[in-house]
Amino acid sequence: MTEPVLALSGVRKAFGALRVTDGVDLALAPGELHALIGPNGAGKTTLVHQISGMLRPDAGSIRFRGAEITGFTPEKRARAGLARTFQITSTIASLSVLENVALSVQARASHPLALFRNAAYDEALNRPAWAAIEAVGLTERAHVLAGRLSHGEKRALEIAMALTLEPAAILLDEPLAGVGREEGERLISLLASLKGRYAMLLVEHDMEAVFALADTVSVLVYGRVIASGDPAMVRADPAVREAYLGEEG
Ligand SMILES: Nc1ncnc2c1ncn2[C@@H]1O[C@H](COP(=O)(O)OP(=O)(O)OP(=O)(O)O)[C@@H](O)[C@H]1O
Repeated sequence: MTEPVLALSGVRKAFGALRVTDGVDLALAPGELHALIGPNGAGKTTLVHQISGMLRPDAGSIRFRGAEITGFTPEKRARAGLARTFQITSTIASLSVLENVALSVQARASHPLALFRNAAYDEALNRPAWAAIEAVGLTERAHVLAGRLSHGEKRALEIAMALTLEPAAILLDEPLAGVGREEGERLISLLASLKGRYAMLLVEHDMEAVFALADTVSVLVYGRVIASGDPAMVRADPAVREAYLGEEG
């Protein structure tokens, strides 16, 4: 079996007496889109915070590209190629799409770009910025101020900023929340186009999107993974239907 890019083992976190993640094992294969679903309060956000480094687990291990990262800061995880959209990346409303993405290329560059001459400097920032913008379908909107983008376009911009990390894995925390149907469909196509190239862990309430996109679905209920597997298998699992999908009608 291929070595997972991200592997969680026995991850636990409690707030007081409340065990919010109760021994979670999870493996994200290279290029896989793995959806994490579960009812409200199941512990999804808390788990994502532990993966991104915003919260320290009480116990368990998180390995990324074969190395233990449980004690790493979010910045160190990001530099290692573990990108997280929506919380870590923040767009600057008064800058254009291109400027926002170029800034994130600059922030993440490991070599001292500032020492380059101007033209080379711009070129070194702009080339990867344009590539990321094109990958998310915002080429035509590159000179529009981020503050003027629609919700869906803003999400696409945040994904472009994550791509500048050249990530091995991307954590996507509810990318469709607050986005209308038409734009949601565009975002789903965008995520589908990134599948295979990037491993993605997707936390999402939109079941239609989850079942359209995911290679693997894991279901978290009261901090435990009650089922994990291909979407059809998970959808048919009686425990999942009872705990989660039944809620959706
Ligand atoms: N910092 C905290 N202190 C105390 N309790 C917390 C804290 N963060 C989360 N919780 C509790 O942990 C439980 C899980 O919350 P979490 O936000 O991880 O769930 P979720 O699955 O992401 O929910 P949703 O789908 O509604 O976003 C909830 O009962 C929540 O109230």
